[in-house]
Amino acid sequence: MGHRAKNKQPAPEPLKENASPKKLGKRKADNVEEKSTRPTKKAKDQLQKSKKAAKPSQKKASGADAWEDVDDDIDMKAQARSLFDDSDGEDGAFVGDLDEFDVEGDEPLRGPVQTLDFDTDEEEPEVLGKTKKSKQIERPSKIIPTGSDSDSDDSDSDSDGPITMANMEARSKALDAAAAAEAELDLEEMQAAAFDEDDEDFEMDDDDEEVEAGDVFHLPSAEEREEEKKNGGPDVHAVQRRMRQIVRVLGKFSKRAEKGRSRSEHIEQLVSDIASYYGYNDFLAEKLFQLFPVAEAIEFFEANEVPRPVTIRTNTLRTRRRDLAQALINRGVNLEPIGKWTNVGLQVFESSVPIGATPEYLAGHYMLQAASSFLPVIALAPQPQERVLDMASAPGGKTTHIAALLQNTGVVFANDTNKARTKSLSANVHRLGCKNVVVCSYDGREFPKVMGGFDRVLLDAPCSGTGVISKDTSVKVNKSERDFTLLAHLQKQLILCAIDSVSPDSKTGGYLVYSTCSVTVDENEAVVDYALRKRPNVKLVDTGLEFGREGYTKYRGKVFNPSLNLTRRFYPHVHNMDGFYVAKFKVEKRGKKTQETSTDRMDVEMEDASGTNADEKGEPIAFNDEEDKPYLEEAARRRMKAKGLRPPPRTTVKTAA
Ligand SMILES: C[S@@+](CC[C@H](N)C(=O)[O-])C[C@H]1O[C@@H](n2cnc3c(N)ncnc32)[C@H](O)[C@@H]1O
Repeated sequence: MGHRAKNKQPAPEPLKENASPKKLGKRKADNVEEKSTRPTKKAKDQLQKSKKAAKPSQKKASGADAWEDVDDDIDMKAQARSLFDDSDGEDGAFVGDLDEFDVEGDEPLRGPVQTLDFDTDEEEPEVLGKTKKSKQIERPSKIIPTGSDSDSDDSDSDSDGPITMANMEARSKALDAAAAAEAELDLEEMQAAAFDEDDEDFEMDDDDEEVEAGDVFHLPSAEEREEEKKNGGPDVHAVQRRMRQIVRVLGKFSKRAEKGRSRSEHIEQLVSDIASYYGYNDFLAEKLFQLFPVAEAIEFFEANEVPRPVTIRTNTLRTRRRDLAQALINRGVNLEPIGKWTNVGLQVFESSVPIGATPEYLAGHYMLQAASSFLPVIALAPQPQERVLDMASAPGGKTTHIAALLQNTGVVFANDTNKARTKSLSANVHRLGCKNVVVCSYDGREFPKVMGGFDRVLLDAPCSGTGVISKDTSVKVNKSERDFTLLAHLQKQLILCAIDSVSPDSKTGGYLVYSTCSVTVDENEAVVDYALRKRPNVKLVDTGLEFGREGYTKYRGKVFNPSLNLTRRFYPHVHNMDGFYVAKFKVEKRGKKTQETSTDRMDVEMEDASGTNADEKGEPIAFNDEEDKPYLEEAARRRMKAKGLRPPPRTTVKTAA
């Protein structure tokens, strides 16, 4: 475990009244004797922006989406019976205005994709080094509470008193202010810790003065690193300092680097320090590091140390958002709408009751669900009366959202290969009152043989979970190159089956949404690009999500279909959401020509779970070109191993995509 990770506090407790979430920066300060210095000027600029960043405490989940799981042992009927005993009763005589919760369309969505709205006024934050962090930095409004309304009357913000509609706004603002102040402190510490010396460092970008010989950062040689290792590795301060110094050197390499040392040597040291500081295995640290410019990579790793906001999705089959908000406020829950981009989401700041066990929760009025999980369903935009397949659906956060958008009409086939997980899926389906859901348990690769002709398909694919590291830190150490290879292979198989399950004749739909809670290119753009190449009858279309970064069209020497820019990436450090990826396809009829083209390439079997061939519409689905060889070989080796045979040595080099 890395230095940074070692200092991490234990899993946050369930939300408690007035429980102020302890900040990582403070943990670091508490645990480590650090020189406290003022942040750099650019860091200060970021502090201004960070006033918008609140970090409510969050119940720790054991897995990427485990917080959507329910306790299967709960006696739902008994719970439901006692449900309204004290909720929504007369004592809920609210004075105040719930208009904020009563956005137009609080009813189940109909019609076209929702229009997303976000703060366009938001300045682009700058990287800690020289250049702008991103051309596409943007945050959905309100997912991060703003401190901008500080002109309000805070007199009602006494956090000891009961929350009423009258004082809710003031208290919410007071909390925002407190959170913003804490976030400011936190960011200050974070910046100070990681980049804690020389305010001038990041101000020197345009300064052409030669660096004094004595100031040149000395990159340890291989021998020195060996020696360092023998002595148990450098301490946390030294690692922090070195990371900061390397980021600075890389910002202006020709001026600042030690003579005779290469850029790649510096990067190698930085990645190694990141791995030890944040507690990643070297392979994953490098893989994630490569996704971003140097300074932004540090922000990504830092964001993974901080829990994301607790958010819930109103179940419009059972209630309206304003009514839910009212009921929860009555119970001492401090919340506000997530933002204009969703009319069903609420962000929970504080609660005097466990948010996963309120009567409203048990009655299915809401789902505890990460904000990022709303996105693929918004992109899918299911329409009433449609037939929808949710190919990998447990524990059902997205299934139940789809069911609600269908207004309990049509049908959702909620499939998951893992039978055990379908228990919590079924429990959620029942709890949320979804009457149009059929739960089934097939390997997704058996579709469309099992059933096809869907108006829309969601493939929320099994993935590495590199977008949800703040929830499941085990990802930091338990993912190897082999895992990524195998996952990408499975995702490629699943996406073709998902495409083939969509009816191109659908009058209202004909869409597939592919999503993952991972940020790696192998699991996202490479899979989507593969699908475009294998299925000439599909094309990418706009997701309808108006925030999120564009997907890569080129990455480390790989060139993808230019339409990959229509796909969307979401990041913890940019959007204060779990890392996520969303792509939307339109499936069209196969022309004679395209049929030939695709069948030409499909003369080899595709394994399904049982090792038999998938054969849809008489066409064998296959992987037979060069890029599939390693996968096929890997699969053959696995089969042999499963039979107790020793596989021959590999003949192909493993690739990650
Ligand atoms: C990211 S989770 C899905 C989360 C779910 N969509 C939700 O919103 O609650 C991926 C799911 O894929 C399932 N899975 C893994 N391999 C599969 C396969 N071959 N076919 C179908 N489902 C699979 C896993 O059991 C897991 O539940």
